[in-house]
Order: sequence, then structure tokens, then C-alpha cells
Amino acid sequence: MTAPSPVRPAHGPAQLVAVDAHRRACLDLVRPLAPLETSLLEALGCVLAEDVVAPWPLPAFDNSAMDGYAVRLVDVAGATPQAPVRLPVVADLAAGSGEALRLTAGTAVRIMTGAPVPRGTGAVVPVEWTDGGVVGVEVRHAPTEGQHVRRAGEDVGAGVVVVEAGTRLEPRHVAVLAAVGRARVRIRPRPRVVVVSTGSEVVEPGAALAPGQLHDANGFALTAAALDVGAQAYRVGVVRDEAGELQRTLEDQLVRADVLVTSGGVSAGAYDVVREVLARTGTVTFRGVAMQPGMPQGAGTLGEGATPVFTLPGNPVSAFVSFEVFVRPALRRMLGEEGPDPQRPRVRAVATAGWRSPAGKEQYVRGRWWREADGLRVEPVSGPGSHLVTALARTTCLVVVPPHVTAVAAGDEVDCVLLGAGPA
Ligand SMILES: Nc1nc2c(c(=O)[nH]1)N[C@H]1C(S)=C(S)[C@@H](COP(=O)(O)OP(=O)(O)OC[C@H]3O[C@@H](n4cnc5c(N)ncnc54)[C@H](O)[C@@H]3O)O[C@H]1N2
Ligand code: MOO
Repeated sequence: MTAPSPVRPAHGPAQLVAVDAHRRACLDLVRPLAPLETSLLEALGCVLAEDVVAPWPLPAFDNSAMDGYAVRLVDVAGATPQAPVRLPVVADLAAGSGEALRLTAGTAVRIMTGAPVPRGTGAVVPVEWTDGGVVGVEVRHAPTEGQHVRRAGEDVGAGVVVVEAGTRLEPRHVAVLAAVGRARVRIRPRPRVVVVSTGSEVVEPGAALAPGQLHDANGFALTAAALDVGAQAYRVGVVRDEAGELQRTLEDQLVRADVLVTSGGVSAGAYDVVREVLARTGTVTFRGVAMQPGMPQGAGTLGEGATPVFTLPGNPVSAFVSFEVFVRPALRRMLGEEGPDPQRPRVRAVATAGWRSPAGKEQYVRGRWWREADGLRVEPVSGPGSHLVTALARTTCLVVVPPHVTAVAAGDEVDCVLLGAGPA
């Protein structure tokens, strides 16, 4: 154990900074990562850093939409079930056929879906309208001009942008990128996030607990939250409250980190080593933020590469909420995402129960929301204690209570940030 830390927090109520100010400070520490080229499946979930254009028309050639027979319209104009037209079948075209055929008068070509239609084709007669003949075919219905022929370029023309720079790639975008022939695309890479839990009392899940110990909820929660936002995340095992050990761990991790996230050790305790170690470097600022939970926060950089560091408080609910409010926006920025977070819609809902909120602090209350005929409802699922971790499992939104509001009453409309889960 190290000697008690000489560093003391400087956050009486008067010195608390606003949530927005600290979020801006966190955002200022990060930049979108430099684009690189990657394969399509690696690119899934990343933000595209180029406009992708169709290099040629799609479809690239006129082709059949049906298994059937390519015909000239004049040859089958009068065909009916009662008076079918017989045509010799002079060729057979499977999908992938590169044969350059011309349809001659009075003949049919058997053709499969996706095969290029012979020049001179007026329409494709589906096999169901015929006797299915191979040498000759009996056509029982007259098609209309162009029926069942898919024209070159009817999907998109050459040179048209099919997926715009700035798009976060979902499976539907990957379909389009592959369809226009791209094997690789330029994207913003996923930030590599290293998560370090601190606390001599914190042990690995699965390990038996000695008196005074508890399991590492934060390391897993924060790593999972980083993965969820689209980062590449590594969880480092728990570091004891020992300054040398923490300093070595952080320095060792710098080689693989675009961002470091720590939990614990930032408040006023005698063994708050995160604060002790990083305050020394002079590049990490510790301050109290006017919020509940999540008051003690630190942000800055570490090492020669000025790697951003976010130090979150140790109480599990504080760590979780701090990630949502400060780290998630920063990671989105590194990923190249701009604007409101589509996975975190902000909605108004009517509270079905009341609670108190501390004056001068933005309160984040764990809530459960649902829809009723006349709008959304929300109820708190926990008291404010930031150690009350299990209520997170029932939390589908965070209710944001502004600093000047000291009580929410049943029936009040409140702001809710939805956590991606549907209504409970
Ligand atoms: N005298 C004061 N005490 C405290 C203050 C304060 O201003 N003055 N602030 C309180 C608030 S608010 C918070 S939040 C916490 C933040 O404390 P730390 O970041 O220093 O965190 P620890 O002391 O290391 O731990 C707090 C709490 O959380 C548990 N913990 C820590 N790590 C984990 C983990 N990985 N998984 C699960 N639980 C964890 C730890 O055992 C403690 O119970 O400080 C208050 N105190
Ligand atoms: O800031 Mo602490 O998170 O209120 O428990």
C-alpha cells in the first residue's frame, strides 16, 4: 500500500463545473482517427471516409428477370392458351454466360434468371407461360415490350455516389459496396480503448470473495460499453491501489491505446491512486462535475503521443453514467461520427412517480420507459445511490434532471436518453 495521497480534491460545491463544459473538454482531447483502407467486413460498423461511386452501371448488362425464353415481340404477338405459338429453341443461356447472341426472327432462346439477354430480345416469356420445351417451345401468352428484362443501368448509372462519406456502415451498406465491386474501402478505424479498473478490494468475477472484496463490475461494463459504441476495446485486469503498479500499467498500455479509460481512485480517499499518479503528470485535470452520479472526473492526456485519458469514478453506476455522458461522445468523435447519437434518442416522457434531485447538479436517474396511447411514460428503477448496481439491468433510459430542478413530481414531463433498448 502506498502512503496516503498528498493530492486533495478541489471541488467544493462552488467549484463544480457544468456537465457540458466537461463534455466539451473531453471532446477537445480527441480527433477523428486518420482514415485507412480495409476489407468490407472489417469495415462494418465503421464510418466511411470516402464517397463510394458505382464505377459502371448496375445492372452492367441487360439480363433476364425470369427463367424462360427470350423472344421477339412480333413472333409471339398473338399467343394465347388456345392458339399457342411454336418457336424453335436455338440456344440455351445460363446465368454467367458471356455469349454474345443475336435473336433471329422466328426463334427463341432458353434463358435463366440473370443471364444476359440476346440482342434483339423484345421480352422474356416465363417458363410457366410455355410447355418448357428444350428443342422447341410452345408460347401460350404474349408478353409486353421489355417484360421480364432488367435493363443495364436501371439500378444506378456509372459515376453515381452509392454510399456517402460519413455513413456508418451497416450490413445494408456492405451489400451495396460489394455489389459495385469494392473489395476494400476507406474508413475511420475503430479507436483502441484500454480499460483499467483500480482498487485493491476489486477482484475478477469468478474469484471467491475475501472479506471486504467485490467483483470488477466496472472493467467489464466499460469495456462492453466501448465495444457497443464501435470501438476496439481491451480490458486490463484490476490494478491494486499502488501508485507504481498503476503507473507501470498505464505506461505499458500506451502502445496499444488510442484512449485510456480508468475507473476508481479519483475522489478524496487516502489511496486514490489514479488521481495521485496522473495529477503528477500535469496533463490530466481532475475536477468535480455538477452531476449526480459521476461527480469526480478527470480528463487529459498521457505519454509522448498525448493519448487521451478519461478517469471515471469507481462507484459502478457513476462509472456507467460517466461513460455515457463523456466517453461515448468522445469515442463517437474518434470514429468520425457527427451530430446526435442515433443510438441514444432523447425524448420527453411523463414521470409516473416523483423523486428529489440535488440543487445545482444535473441528475441522471435510471429509468424504465414505455409507450402509452398519448405518449411516453417513465418510472425510476432505483434510488440515487451510485453503488446500487443491479438496477442497471432494469434501466432502459437515463432521465436527465436539470441542475435548477430539485424535485420531480408524478405527472411532470422529463427528458430521457434512451439506451438503445426498446420499451420495457
Ligand atoms: N470524502 C469524499 N468521499 C467521496 C467523495 C467525495 O467527494 N469526498 N466522492 C464520492 C463519490 S460521489 C464517488 S462517485 C466516489 C468516487 O470514488 P473513486 O473514484 O475514488 O472510487 P473508489 O473510491 O475507488 O471506489 C468507489 C466505490 O466503488 C467501488 N468500486 C471501485 N471500483 C470498482 C469496480 N471496478 N467494480 C465495482 N465496484 C468498484 C469501490 O469498492 C467503492 O465502493 O467517491 C465517493 N467518496
Ligand atoms: O459522483 Mo458519485 O457518482 O455521486 O457516487
